[in-house]
Amino acid sequence: MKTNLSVNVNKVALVRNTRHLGIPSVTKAAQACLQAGAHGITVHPRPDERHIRAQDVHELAALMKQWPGREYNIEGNPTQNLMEFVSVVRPDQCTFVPDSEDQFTSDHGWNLEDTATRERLAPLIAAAKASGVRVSLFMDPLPQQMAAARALGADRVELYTEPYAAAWASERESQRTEQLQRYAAAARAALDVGMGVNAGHDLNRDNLAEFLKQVPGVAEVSIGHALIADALDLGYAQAVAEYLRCIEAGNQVA
Ligand SMILES: CC(=O)[C@@H](O)[C@H](O)COP(=O)(O)O
Ligand SMILES: NCC(=O)COP(=O)(O)O
Repeated sequence: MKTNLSVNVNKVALVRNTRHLGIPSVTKAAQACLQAGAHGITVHPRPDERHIRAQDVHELAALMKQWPGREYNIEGNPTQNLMEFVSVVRPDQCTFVPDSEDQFTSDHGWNLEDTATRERLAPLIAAAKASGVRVSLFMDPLPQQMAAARALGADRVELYTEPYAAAWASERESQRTEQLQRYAAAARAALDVGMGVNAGHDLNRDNLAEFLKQVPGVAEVSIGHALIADALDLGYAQAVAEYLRCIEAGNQVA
């Protein structure tokens, strides 16, 4: 499986919003990443517009039209502001994330064991798919919940990878191995019921290749915070090239 890189440009918008000068430009950042070979762009327009604003979402939609074959992924909570963007913009993919409006960052996936959650998500997934938009559910690595995600109509799951990233950073081999086994089991469970597998949150140049070596069938990684931080040092083109090299290393079949 070849893994695609979707660059999340939230943090470019975060810096831009600290002055009324319009720089750094979110669309220029996305253009540079696409020119460097990124397969897609991801945004998470949170309701408080702390970083990505509605205007960014539409300007990036116009940019993506100039890049046929590259994908636009919009993340958010479908019970908040996401569905308006899905129906108007019709991105290639939307990723449903169970964040509250004031949440510091995304830190958990959906709990599909909860009946009310399933009942709330089912029509929203159907509505997005009726608009021709692929639906990915942001999930913890829980193999036992993958069948429920598929039954709701999800096309993919995005595995929330912060626990893996934290284990990697601990440099404790046992923790790294334990987490990788969790994610591999969850990915296999998703693949077994016919869903695609995405992954994201706190992935970086250090932890990415091993994740892709150990976790089967990852179709897309969406990476923002660490890649944009690296781009401050390296520039967008070299940062994207570095992450593409990590993906290539991870996709090597042993
Ligand atoms: C869903 C997820 O893990 C990230 O895509 C999210 O967009 C991060 O949000 P912040 O950039 O606001 O931390
Ligand atoms: N879905 C994950 C994403 O888009 C970016 O997460 P991060 O790399 O900013 O942690």
